[in-house]
Amino acid sequence: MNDSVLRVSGLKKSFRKGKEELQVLKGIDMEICAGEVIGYLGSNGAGKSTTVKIMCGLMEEYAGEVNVLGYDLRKNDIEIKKRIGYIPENAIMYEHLTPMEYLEFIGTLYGLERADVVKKVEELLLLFEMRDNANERMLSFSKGMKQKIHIISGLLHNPEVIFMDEPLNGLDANAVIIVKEMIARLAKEGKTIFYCSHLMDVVEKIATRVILLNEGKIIANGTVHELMEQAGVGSLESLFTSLIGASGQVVQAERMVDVFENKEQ
Ligand SMILES: Nc1ncnc2c1ncn2[C@@H]1O[C@H](COP(=O)(O)OP(=O)(O)OP(=O)(O)O)[C@@H](O)[C@H]1O
Repeated sequence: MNDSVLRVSGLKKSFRKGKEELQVLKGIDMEICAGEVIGYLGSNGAGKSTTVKIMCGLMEEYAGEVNVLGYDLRKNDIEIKKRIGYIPENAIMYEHLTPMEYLEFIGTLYGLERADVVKKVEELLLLFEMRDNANERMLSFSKGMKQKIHIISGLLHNPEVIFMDEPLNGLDANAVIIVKEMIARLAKEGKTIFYCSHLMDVVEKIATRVILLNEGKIIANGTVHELMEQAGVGSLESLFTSLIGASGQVVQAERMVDVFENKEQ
């Protein structure tokens, strides 16, 4: 077994909702080793992004223990932040800047040499077919163009552990293939990848292990093959719906169309 890179035990998190407490994570335990590509799956609102934000040191109030690269997150978050990368689902970026200005700024935060950053960014933008946009303000960029900048920004400092929250959001078919291949190559190089998504087919292809979260608890943890065999199903999608107890999606979809069309039940 490789070295443990991420260890989470008894992780709990709740948010205040008016007078009530909304308990989002109800005691998460997991251990992840170097070179693993974890597909972290769950329905909308299951708590995936919350887990990742905590592990990246972006949410400070939580119960339980989080250890990243051998460091206790509560005591050494700066050391951890230097060595991890985070590609968020929705992030605010300084859109008045150009990609080059923005990425130079990110590089400076990580203590990288300016000349190295410029060289790296020029090449990465070229590979992402955005060379001509390098010095345009990002205000006018499409969702996919911004996502490409987020991806470069999260990986610029060559992190050892990479957290990705729906990284393919908004990307076109060509960019999706590039990013999926990139993930496979990064894992081969020994990077650890924690990938949150609803897209089962992508997870099925890239993940070495799947962790399924439902209502703040882990309900499955294993390779795609192991989990499908245990549940006696042929796809990750069927596994997901059977484990979270969802069914009748076709009926739901038909009823929704009826409602849009003002048809009575
Ligand atoms: N800052 C916050 N304040 C209050 N509630 C929050 C906050 N962040 C998340 N939540 C709530 O926590 C729950 C889990 O949210 P989270 O974003 O972690 O889910 P998710 O699994 O990533 O969902 P999705 O797949 O839709 O992105 C949701 O009910 C959400 O409304």
